Amino acid sequence: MFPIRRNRRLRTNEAIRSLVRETVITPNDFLVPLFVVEGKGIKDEIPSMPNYFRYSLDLLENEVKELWSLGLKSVLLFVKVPDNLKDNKGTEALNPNGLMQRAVKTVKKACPDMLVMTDVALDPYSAYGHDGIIKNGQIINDDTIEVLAEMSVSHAQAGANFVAPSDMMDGRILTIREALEDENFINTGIMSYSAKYASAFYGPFRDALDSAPVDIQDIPKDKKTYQMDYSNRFEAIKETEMDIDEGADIVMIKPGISYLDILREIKNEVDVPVAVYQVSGEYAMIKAAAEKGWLDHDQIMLETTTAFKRAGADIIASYFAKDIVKLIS
Ligand SMILES: NCC(=O)CCC(=O)O
Ligand SMILES: [Mg+2]
Repeated sequence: MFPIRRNRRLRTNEAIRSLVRETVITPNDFLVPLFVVEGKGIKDEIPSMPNYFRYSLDLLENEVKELWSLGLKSVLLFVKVPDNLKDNKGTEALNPNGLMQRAVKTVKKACPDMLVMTDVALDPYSAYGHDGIIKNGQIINDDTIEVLAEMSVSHAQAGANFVAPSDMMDGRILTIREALEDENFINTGIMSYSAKYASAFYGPFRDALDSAPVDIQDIPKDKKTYQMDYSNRFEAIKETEMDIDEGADIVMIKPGISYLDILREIKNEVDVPVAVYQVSGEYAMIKAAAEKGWLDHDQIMLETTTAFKRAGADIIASYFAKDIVKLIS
């Protein structure tokens, strides 16, 4: 075929490259994770996540208004729960006036059209830093999902548009869906973390929320009995298909950059939107290398997030969302 077909013709200059570009990221692709704390006037930088902050509710208001003005229309809320409110049953998670419930209302008041998703899992509320109730050193699946269902209803009552169960207990999507239907929250969606791997990339996040598993005898030191083994691929498809059958509206793969194969495979298999989470460790890695001057921060940010979309992500949860949108618009 050469020289009739010279592939480099389509790369000659930026005009032709942009004309034939297959994947373009836009503000519509992003879901912005936000960390919320008690208090007033708090904008607290997370040490292992440079330029990412925990906000008290008063400052959360300004932050979501800014996101909205940048064209970012969806947020995913996480709360840092004071230690004295943590126990083994997620009691505080069900408090109608809890931090999450107030955070949802705060966002909705500041930006009524902002799509609000809430993290549903016990770890921020757990005295042991686990996503489930513990008995005799075991994470008890079926008791845990009952609490997750009540928590989901509580978030829906506060005004959440979507609940996002991130725990990886079996059967929680069906239990949550049924609870929402019973309470007539028929339009409250579920974004399921359907293929969430037991990953070392979550380290900085656990600093942000102080939610790492505690080091106490008889308490599991890691989350490997519920989050997935990173060696597995077929299991991710099984988990995701089951969550869709149970009622998930959106499915999620997590982490992102080390799991692009899983993302593409799931995108090819399923007929619901697929999200990916570029997690805290991915963010921290890029920030650290950029601080040292070893990587170009903005270029890496664009390359990684474009890779997620190219691999099949319809939605990208990323701590870079605001920076990217500023860069591309
Ligand atoms: N449910 C959220 C996480 O487990 C961690 C996210 C992150 O590391 O950014
Ligand atoms: Mg599952």
